[in-house]
Amino acid sequence: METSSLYTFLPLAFLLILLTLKLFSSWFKQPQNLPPSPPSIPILGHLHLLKSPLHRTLHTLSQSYGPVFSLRLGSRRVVVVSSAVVAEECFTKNDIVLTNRPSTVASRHIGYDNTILIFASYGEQWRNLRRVCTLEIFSSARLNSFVPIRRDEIKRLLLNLNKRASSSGYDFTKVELYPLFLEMTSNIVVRMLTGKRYFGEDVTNAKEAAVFRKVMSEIVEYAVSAYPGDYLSFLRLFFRNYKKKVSRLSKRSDKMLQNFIEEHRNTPRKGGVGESRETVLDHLLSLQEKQPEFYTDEIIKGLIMVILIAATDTSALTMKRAMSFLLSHPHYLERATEELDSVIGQERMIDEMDIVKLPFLQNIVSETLRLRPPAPLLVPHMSSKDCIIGGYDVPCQTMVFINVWSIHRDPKLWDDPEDNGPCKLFSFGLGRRACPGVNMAQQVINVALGSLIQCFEWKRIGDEGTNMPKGLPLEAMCKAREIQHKKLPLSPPFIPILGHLHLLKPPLHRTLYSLSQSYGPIFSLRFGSRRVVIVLLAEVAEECCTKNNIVLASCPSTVASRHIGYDNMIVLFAPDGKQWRNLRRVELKPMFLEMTFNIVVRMLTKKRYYGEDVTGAEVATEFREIMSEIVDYIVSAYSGDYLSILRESRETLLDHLLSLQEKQLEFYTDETFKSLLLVTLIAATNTSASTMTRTMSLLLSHLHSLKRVAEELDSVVALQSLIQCLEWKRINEEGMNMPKVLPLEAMYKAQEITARIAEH
Ligand code: HEM
Repeated sequence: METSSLYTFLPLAFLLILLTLKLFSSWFKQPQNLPPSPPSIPILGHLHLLKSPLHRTLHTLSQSYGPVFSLRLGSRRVVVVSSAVVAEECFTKNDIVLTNRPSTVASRHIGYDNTILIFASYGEQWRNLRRVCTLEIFSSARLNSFVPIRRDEIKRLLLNLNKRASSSGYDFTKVELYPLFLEMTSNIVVRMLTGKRYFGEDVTNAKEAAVFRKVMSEIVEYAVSAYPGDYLSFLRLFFRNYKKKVSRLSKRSDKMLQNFIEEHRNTPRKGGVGESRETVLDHLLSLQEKQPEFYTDEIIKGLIMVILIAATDTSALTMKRAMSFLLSHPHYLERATEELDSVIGQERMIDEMDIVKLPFLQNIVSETLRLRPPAPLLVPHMSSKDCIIGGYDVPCQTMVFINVWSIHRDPKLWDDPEDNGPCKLFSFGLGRRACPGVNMAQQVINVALGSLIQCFEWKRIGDEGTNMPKGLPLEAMCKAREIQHKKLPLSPPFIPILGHLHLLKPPLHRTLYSLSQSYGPIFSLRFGSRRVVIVLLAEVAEECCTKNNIVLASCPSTVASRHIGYDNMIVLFAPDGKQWRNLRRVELKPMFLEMTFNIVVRMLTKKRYYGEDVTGAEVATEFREIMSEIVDYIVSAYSGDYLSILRESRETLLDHLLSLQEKQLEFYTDETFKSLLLVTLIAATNTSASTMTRTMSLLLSHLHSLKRVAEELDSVVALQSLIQCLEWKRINEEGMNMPKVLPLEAMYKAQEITARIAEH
């Protein structure tokens, strides 16, 4: 062998030995307990098996290979999880290990080299971004500050639909819904971030808006679509244009985002340095002034970009699918309309605060997110070291797909996987990487969907099959709903603002009785802003306490009830609900039967505060004063409860009520006990005492009845009552009845029987 050929051969032989050793060592290091896998072909692995939609293909494979199986997509190893239990394990035991994201050509170019929240791997950068998102963008205070934007965009959607309906003579009109939904969700997000409207009519700047829309739609497309070069690097040779295109796109989007920053930076601000400003971008720029080393322009652009990518399509798609579901199930649409009509009515629009009171509407949204989640495989996770998933070894750098679509249809979790169920939903992900925009998404979707149902009648185009075809654009027929005028009870003529307040003269029950002579036994009044219905028919009163018992169980809230009644938490004022039912359970029912203040006060406090022999003269006097004032306020109507404009002028009344409340705190420290005591005193003492006064007045005016009661008592019961022990007559003899408002004075003389009481 020549020396020159020896020099060529030796290094090659050495390289060959090294490669063989590396291959062997990696072969020996392969974990033996990998998840099951379908047969693969060289180089491609299982790429040839993947058909669209991917979640369905993976679901079919899970039927043969189990709830945890693995695939090779070119050079990348993937584990697919289709079981709720194993998915939970991923987000609890393995949460940190699986917090990374796989890197792709698109994520590197669009996502500032994977430094933006949605693409960043687990580490300090991601943790800081997540903290900024939670505290500075998605905190309830910040989200609440954007309520007007959400309301305005939903209103614009409704007006847009109404305009279309009006152009066809207010009959059913054909509309394509998804573009309208996307316009609404995109405008909400862009206005919240930058204050601009870029979609639909009335855009901020038509040219700028067109550029923005084009760039954003391309970014979303690149962010969600798969590029073969990410799985087989040699394929990049055949898809060279892809990298160039995505690189140019990233430059355009960076320029656009930088323009936003410059524009906001150069706009004179209302507040001084560091003061809170209106949009998310303004807020981030104010943080930049305080912490320029963290809040760089790149970080700010990345945060804006992430929200633009994550927030718009997901919500619009959910709305489209919810409407498609309702159009295919008209009986659900009917039930949702009934719920909205009964809870909110047609006189005002649904608002975010109403969502909790609309369980059926919420169920429709949950069911849509369950059966058709917008991210059916979540956003791919990636293992940062070797771990165990569902009992199988999963090596470091494995991509993990959670097949939410498959989990949400597991017949072991839902009796009927195509129907409603109470199990946990994975649509927003779980654990550290779960969607931080979940609250905002739920608010927008529920209110927008509720508004569409509240304001329009809907029907599908044609009636083929029970479900709308999945991939086609969602077209529907809609028509503005007519306001159903309710059959209200008759009402006297009223004057603006006051309503019927000017008609009310004391005693109220007599005034109402006189009005009933003209307007019937059920009539309605307006006390300023409040509607009142008056019932004078026994059977209707009974209907109120039986058929309508629950509906009418709440008491109206008044300024006095809120202040004296611990913000309406005491049993007398609490609205029907858990609090009221709990209080009612411990209601001091026997006490209501007692006839005097002393009986009640002694039962509750062991103290006597009325009459002679009081427990402590000074305290007793104070107590009596407080109670009499409180009862006065409770039973007297306060005009501020009916006309809020009058509330200001009664400022001193509120102060006075509050000072009374403070005084009362000296007596009892435990809040619940205080509230129960208060309600007992109010309800038991005055009502009982005034009933007794009225009964005695009646008996004194009808002496024959008094005599009959005395006879009955003598014959039936032991000696305990006023009538049995004393002989009674009225002071004067004019007229049949005692004047109503005078104090009840009477003449009495002890019968001889009094002597026997002493013995008794
Ligand atoms: C129906 C609407 C939505 C759905 C179904 C949804 C779902 C998801 C899912 C599945 C993820 C990935 C979770 C994971 O990796 O395990 C995610 C991430 C994210 N979502 Fe949402 N989302 C919605 C709306 C929103 C909205 C309105 C915003 C913002 C306003 C938002 C912001 C984000 C962000 C920033 C991330 C990335 C979090 C991270 O990687 O750390 N999403 N979302």
